[in-house]
Amino acid sequence: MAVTIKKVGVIGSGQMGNGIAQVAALAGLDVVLNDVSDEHLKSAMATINGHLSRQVARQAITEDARKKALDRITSTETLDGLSDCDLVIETAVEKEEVKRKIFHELCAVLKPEAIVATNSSSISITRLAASTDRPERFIGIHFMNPVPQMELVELIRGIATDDMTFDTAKEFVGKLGKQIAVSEDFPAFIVNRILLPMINEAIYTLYEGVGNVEAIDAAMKLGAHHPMGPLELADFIGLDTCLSIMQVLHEGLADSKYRPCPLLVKYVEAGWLGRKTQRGFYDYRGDKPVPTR
Ligand SMILES: CC(=O)CC(=O)SCCNC(=O)CCNC(=O)[C@H](O)C(C)(C)COP(=O)(O)OP(=O)(O)OC[C@H]1O[C@@H](n2cnc3c(N)ncnc32)[C@H](O)[C@@H]1OP(=O)(O)O
Ligand SMILES: NC(=O)C1=CN([C@@H]2O[C@H](COP(=O)(O)OP(=O)(O)OC[C@H]3O[C@@H](n4cnc5c(N)ncnc54)[C@H](OP(=O)(O)O)[C@@H]3O)[C@@H](O)[C@H]2O)C=CC1
Repeated sequence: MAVTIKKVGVIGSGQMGNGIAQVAALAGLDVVLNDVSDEHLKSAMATINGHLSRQVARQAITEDARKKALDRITSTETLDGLSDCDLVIETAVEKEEVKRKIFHELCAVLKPEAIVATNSSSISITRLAASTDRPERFIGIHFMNPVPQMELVELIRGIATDDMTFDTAKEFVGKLGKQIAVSEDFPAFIVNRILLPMINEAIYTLYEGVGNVEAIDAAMKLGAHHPMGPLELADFIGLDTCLSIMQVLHEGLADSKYRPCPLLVKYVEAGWLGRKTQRGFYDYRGDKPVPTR
């Protein structure tokens, strides 16, 4: 039987964390947002306010709803601040060791009946659950980017996840107005198992000189009706996240078809991570994006 979630903790206030905080607060839940620095938290609150204000401007929500949603979000730099949450969703970087450390520290302070979830794009839910004190109350709740716009959330059970946790997560996602797709716990789940090899192939297409950035993106936007070209989408997701997902697929499925493109590795090594660092397959520092190849 599902338990009703009233207070949600979100760890990591980057593009996914701030989006999840926004939709949860708009749905009437109390939200505690955590990150490693006050600067990150202030920036996340400004982003959320910006998105909510746009929604007010186009009359999707009222000014009162914007204010109430913002009032429902508090922020904290320590995991202690999440101790009384009913559900905590981890949305920090896509690095297993970072996530494991967070879960270890979180579980020491979190009330025992609380559910712990990860927004991981690719990492084994069963393995992450094993780093907690509550594998039966652990689940993958995988939102899509940009969270406020995308209808889908993948739900992934680990081997030990119990029915109460699954039902609670399903009810929570429904309350946010989103649809679920249930995925088995295999590397990168459903969406990224299909999407990321396509993006990686687009980067190989660039690497091998089949087309330049503009041609590849135009080809897929105009020729396959994708809303964004694959390289534009890679920049949007974050090239560090794309690389981490490909590494999980490559290692987890032991198939050379998932080998991350060396050009993707090079961009990440340069610190050109896409929109979040202002440079990736496009340079975003000017008035409009300029291809970097
Ligand atoms: C990596 C993973 O683990 C899984 C993933 O998420 S994979 C990525 C999945 N996402 C996609 O494939 C996204 C593909 N792109 C799209 O669907 C569209 O380009 C888009 C929805 C992002 C933008 O649509 P658009 O019509 O071109 O842009 P635009 O009209 O400017 O924006 C539409 C809405 O999206 C919002 N939006 C755009 N970018 C946003 C962002 N980064 N964050 C939040 N909201 C955003 C805008 O605010 C706007 O909302 P309002 O109508 O409320 O003002
Ligand atoms: N980007 C996407 O399209 C999607 C991403 N995801 C997944 O969501 C997660 C987050 O991705 P995304 O939001 O794009 O990443 P971002 O890099 O935008 O945000 C991650 C945030 O977490 C912070 N952080 C790092 N370590 C910690 C920690 N120990 N405690 C608290 N906060 C921490 C980061 O700070 P700092 O920058 O200082 O490291 C940053 O503010 C990843 O697991 C990713 O795979 C899921 C769906 C889609």
